[in-house]
Amino acid sequence: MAELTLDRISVGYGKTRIINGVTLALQDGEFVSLIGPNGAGKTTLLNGISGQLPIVEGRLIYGGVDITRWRPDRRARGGLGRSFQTTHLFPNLTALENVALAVQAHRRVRLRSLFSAIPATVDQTSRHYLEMVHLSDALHQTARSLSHGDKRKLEFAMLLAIQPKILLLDEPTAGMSVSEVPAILDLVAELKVTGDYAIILVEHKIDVVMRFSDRIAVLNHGELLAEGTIEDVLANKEVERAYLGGHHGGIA
Ligand SMILES: Nc1ncnc2c1ncn2[C@@H]1O[C@H](COP(=O)(O)OP(=O)(O)OP(=O)(O)O)[C@@H](O)[C@H]1O
Repeated sequence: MAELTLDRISVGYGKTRIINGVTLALQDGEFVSLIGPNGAGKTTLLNGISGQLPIVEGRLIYGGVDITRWRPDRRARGGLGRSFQTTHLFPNLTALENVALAVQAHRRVRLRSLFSAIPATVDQTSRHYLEMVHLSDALHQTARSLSHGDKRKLEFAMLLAIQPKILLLDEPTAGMSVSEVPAILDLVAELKVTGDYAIILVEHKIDVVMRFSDRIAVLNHGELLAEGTIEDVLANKEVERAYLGGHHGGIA
C-alpha cells in the first residue's frame, strides 16, 4: 500500500483554486521530487498535504487512513513533517532549547517546563537529533547566532524530533550561500539512506533532483503534467515546453 496517496486533490487560497485534481502516490521510503516552473503550485501542493491550506476537493490517504480533514498539527503528530523555505526558529533560544521544544510539543508536554529545566529524557533526545544534523558543537548557541546553513540544520533537527515518516522538503537550500549548500544536501542524502523516510522534495536545481530522486513529478499551472523516472521526464516534450514557455524560470 502506498504510504501517501493524493487522490485527485485540489488546493487553493480562499476562492482561488491553485492545485487542480492532482493524483500522486508515494511509497514507503521513496524519494520523489516535485518540480515545475515558478508559480506552478509546488509550495501550495505541499501546504495542502501538510494541512496549511485546505484540500477543497479529493482525498489525502496516509497509511490507509483518510486524513483529508485532519488539522496540520494532527498530521504532523501522525508523521507528516514539513520544512519551509524560510526559517521557523525561536531566535533567542539555544539550539538545544529549540529542539527540546519540538520534542516536548510532539510528546504534548506542557511547554512552560522548558523554561525551568529541560527534563533529562528530552535533553538526551534533543541532543541525539542535533547530533544527527551535525550540530553537537552548537548546543548552547542561540538560534539567532547560527549561520544560515546551521539554522537550516537546526530546523531539520526539529523536524526529525516529531519522528516523521514522511518529509516534505521545500527547497531546503533556498537562500543559502554556495559554500553552505553541500552540507545540507549531504544531510538530505543521510536521511535518504536510512530508508526511514518517504520524501517529497520541491527543488529547482536539476542536479539536486537527479542526485536523489527515485521518481519525479512535474507540476504546471496547478496540474500534474508528467510523472516518472528522471529520463522519462527530461525526455518529455510537454515538460520542455512548460519550462521554455517564456517568462518562467527554467530548470537550473
Ligand atoms: N497567499 C496566497 N494567496 C493567493 N495566491 C497565492 C498565495 N501564495 C501563492 N499564491 C499563488 O499560487 C500560485 C502558485 O504558487 P506556489 O508558491 O505554490 O508556486 P511554486 O511552484 O511553489 O513557485 P516557486 O517555484 O516560484 O516557489 C502562484 O500563482 C501564486 O501567485
